[in-house]
Amino acid sequence: MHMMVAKPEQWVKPMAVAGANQYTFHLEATDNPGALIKDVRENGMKVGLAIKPGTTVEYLAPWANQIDMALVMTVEPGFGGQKFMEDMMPKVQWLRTQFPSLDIEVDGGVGPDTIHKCAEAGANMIVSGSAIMKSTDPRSVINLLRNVCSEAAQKRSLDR
Ligand SMILES: O=C(CO)[C@H](O)[C@H](O)COP(=O)(O)O
Repeated sequence: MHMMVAKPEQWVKPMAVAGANQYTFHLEATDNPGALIKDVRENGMKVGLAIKPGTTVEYLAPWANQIDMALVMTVEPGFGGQKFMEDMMPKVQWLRTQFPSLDIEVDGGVGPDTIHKCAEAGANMIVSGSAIMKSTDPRSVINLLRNVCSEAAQKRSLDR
């Protein structure tokens, strides 16, 4: 679950009870990320930590060894159909270099035209709304997104 909410602390238990297996919250939305990470784990869920475009990756870095997934927003949170922010890719690259086995997700404006940039930077989890929903062939868009990411990941592991 990507909790794009204020006060993410209050939804941990309800989400766990509802059956969520991962709880992603925004770093900007909490004063105590360490306590929230601990609470999510104690409630049996994986931890995702998201940053908005205006938040530098250095704020996320201290928590990166304690989380399962880092989410780099590639649009301002709010709604689908926005333009992909390519200038977020250095954040993804930096995280991939520093934390080779961390799951890194990108969300916002991701589709066939932008997936190569995301995959080459090191993203391995993709949120894609409009590009799939507005396509006449959603299945082939999903396959393309998936294949580009797996090929880039395979290349990275061979290069290591
Ligand atoms: O919720 C979002 C932003 O707040 C997402 O970016 C959105 O759901 C993904 O859609 P799209 O691929 O159209 O950007």
